[in-house]
Amino acid sequence: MEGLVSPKTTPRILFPTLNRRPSKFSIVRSVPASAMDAHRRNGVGFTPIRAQKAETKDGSATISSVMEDAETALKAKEWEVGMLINEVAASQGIKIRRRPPTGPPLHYVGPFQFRIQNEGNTPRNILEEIVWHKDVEVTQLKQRRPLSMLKNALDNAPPARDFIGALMAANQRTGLPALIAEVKKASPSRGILREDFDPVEIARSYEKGGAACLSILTDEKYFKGSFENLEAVRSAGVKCPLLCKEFIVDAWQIYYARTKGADAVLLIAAVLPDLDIRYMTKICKLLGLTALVEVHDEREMDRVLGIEGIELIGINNRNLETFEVDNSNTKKLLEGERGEIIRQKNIIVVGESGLFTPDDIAYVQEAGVKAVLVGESIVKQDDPGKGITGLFGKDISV
Ligand SMILES: O=P(O)(O)OC[C@@H](O)[C@@H](O)c1c[nH]c2ccccc12
Repeated sequence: MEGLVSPKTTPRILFPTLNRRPSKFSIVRSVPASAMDAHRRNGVGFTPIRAQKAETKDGSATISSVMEDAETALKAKEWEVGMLINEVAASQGIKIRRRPPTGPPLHYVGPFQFRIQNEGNTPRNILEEIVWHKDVEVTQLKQRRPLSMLKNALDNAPPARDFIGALMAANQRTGLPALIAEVKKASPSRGILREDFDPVEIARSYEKGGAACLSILTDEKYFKGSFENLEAVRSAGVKCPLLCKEFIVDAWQIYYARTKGADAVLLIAAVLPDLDIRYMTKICKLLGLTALVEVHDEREMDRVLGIEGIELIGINNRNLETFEVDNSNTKKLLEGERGEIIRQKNIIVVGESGLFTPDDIAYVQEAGVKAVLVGESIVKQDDPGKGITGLFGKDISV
């Protein structure tokens, strides 16, 4: 299919083993610094390096060298899996590459220090850039707080609340789509939306204005959000269930979100292959979290409808690759057989992004959504809660 398969980018200087499968992958334990310097000086990025066993003078491997071997092997494996993810994703029509195609992120150590920059490692759009950055960020966070260390925090986290239940109750109470109101300071497409940004104050105002649930952006670099914001809103006693709005590329993030008080997380189908969505949805269930699975086009919708156990689907009117917003996207994806399957499966659909007026709300409601996710149009108002009344054309708090 045109444009769907990631192009085979060939690094200018090849490291032959780098593009092979794990069985053929040479594991390198140590390379003398002088050799590395020589490579840099000569401008050589990759060099075929054979596996070396760290040996003492009498020929036996030391314990620490064995451990380092294991660690390096693990890194190599992680990297290989990353490469495979790109291939699996492309086969499912996913255009977003999860990792730079010609090599692992810079934080990797060992043989990968020889990786050079080349044009294939330039993200093709903003979503890809965010995801690549997230991959590095999560690897670092995870190193500091491995899953085993999150266990206590998980046990002590406030219990997860019923996100879907809150949406259904609000929809039945008002006869309008339930509102997931987004606590959003900025976005790559719109820049800063609100200068005087107090997440707790905004959350309280949304709750007062009739929001059923809240969405808290936690990405720092691109959306100026944070997990502190999520935690602060949760511990301020806001009753609306909370969606952790994050770019999830690793299951670890789901556990982390739960430790910070999330009741739901976002899974983006444009980024995650089916297997990830299946696996992550199961983890969500295990933790009592709701997964909001976001789609943007027919292909993504069809993939997600083929996955068992999906209860909540978001249709994003904004294309995260181009930032184009088109509300008719919601309608298009709910027409015909797809709409039928969604009704049969009792899936709740959320209309996302670019909703500003009562007409916009009526339009997506007519298309079949039971909930909407709104940020910009309400977060910009002096009183965000009153902004909700403007958005719906009536007070939905009563
Ligand atoms: O501010 P808007 O146009 O009302 O959009 C809110 C929300 O839909 C949007 O922030 C969003 C939808 N999906 C995302 C995924 C990542 C980051 C952000 C988003």
